[in-house]
Amino acid sequence: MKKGILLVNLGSPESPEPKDVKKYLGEFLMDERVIDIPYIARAALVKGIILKTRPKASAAAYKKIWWEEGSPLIVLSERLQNKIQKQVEYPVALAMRYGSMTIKKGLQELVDKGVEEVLLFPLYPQFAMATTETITVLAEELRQEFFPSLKIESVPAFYNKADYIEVLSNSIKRHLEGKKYDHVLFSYHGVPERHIRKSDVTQSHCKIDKSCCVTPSKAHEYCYKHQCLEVTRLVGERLQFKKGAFSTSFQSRLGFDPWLQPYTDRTIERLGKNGVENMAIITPAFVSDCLETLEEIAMEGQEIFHEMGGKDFTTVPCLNDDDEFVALLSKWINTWAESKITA
Ligand SMILES: C=CC1=C(C)c2cc3[nH]c(cc4nc(cc5[nH]c(cc1n2)c(C)c5CCC(=O)O)C(CCC(=O)O)=C4C)c(C)c3C=C
Ligand SMILES: [Fe+2]
Ligand SMILES: [Fe+2]
Repeated sequence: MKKGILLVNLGSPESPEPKDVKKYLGEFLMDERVIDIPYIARAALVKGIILKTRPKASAAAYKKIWWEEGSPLIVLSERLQNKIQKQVEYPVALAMRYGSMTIKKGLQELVDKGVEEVLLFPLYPQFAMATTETITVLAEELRQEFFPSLKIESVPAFYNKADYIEVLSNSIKRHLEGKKYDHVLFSYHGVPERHIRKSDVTQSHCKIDKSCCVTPSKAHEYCYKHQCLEVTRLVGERLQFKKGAFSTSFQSRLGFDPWLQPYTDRTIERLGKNGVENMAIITPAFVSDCLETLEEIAMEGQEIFHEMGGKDFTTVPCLNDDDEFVALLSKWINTWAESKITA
């Protein structure tokens, strides 16, 4: 069977203009796995409230980070795809969950090349209902409707794979060399606490308290919070960060429901207030730099830190198209393809 790979990232608006941002946010936030409330309430909230004000503010933020070639998230994902393609003999396509580079087009591109078996690769190290799950569910729906004879297999969350932690740690080490920092903050995209409970396969483990995520459980295969805390722990251990000199926080909350805590903005504020002079920040929930890293962290986060009297604020780039990361993903892809040949 001819094999192919479909890398999938989140997506970005077509341009940083309010009308394109509105279209993108409309599609994104109407996803029932992103804003997980009944359709009528979701439509009232998204179309009646959020889309009336947010597109203008978000467009202004996108304008600050937009590149000549387009959205950083898309450009960086394309660079990753192109580099992987050089190390893999199977066709590697790229799609976005939202926007014009659809998963349907990505699957079609592979099918047009004769592909019969696809490795679906969500570009997220940790599982979340709003990221990995929405991709795999949509891909299966598309397969059933449009590509019934296609075989699709998905790459699960890879947050604790030893070779991923090694590559991530090496990149962090390289970027921190020669930098001043008294504290390293691992900031992950947040999700509403409700999402964690919904993804709990045991229906009883996740209490979003201080202990559940460090108490072994089957639930952790799908617990975003556990998976984020594990990345921090494993990288901290590997880089021998001192206890108390590194921590985890969650960014980008939206709305009034409780999201995973502590919140990144308040953590940066507290670190500054408590006398941390120099800090570094790492964003391991994102494979590619994007609005949330380049604007919310590198610009807004830095401003908060400086307002609190902080000095050096070092942001470590995402893995993007880092050579070791490219080699790692290519190795995983080749291993998958070879296992199919010998199976
Ligand atoms: C209920 C709302 C949201 C959930 C849940 C959510 C989860 C989630 N998102 C990412 C990754 C990214 N999110 C990005 C932007 C973004 N996210 C939300 C809302 C939720 N995300 C909004 C409204 C936006 C748009 C920007 C804004 O208006 O603030 C991006 C950046 C995209 C880009 O074009 O650069 C990424 C990447 C993860 C990993 C995640 C759950 C774990
Ligand atoms: Fe998001
Ligand atoms: Fe947990």
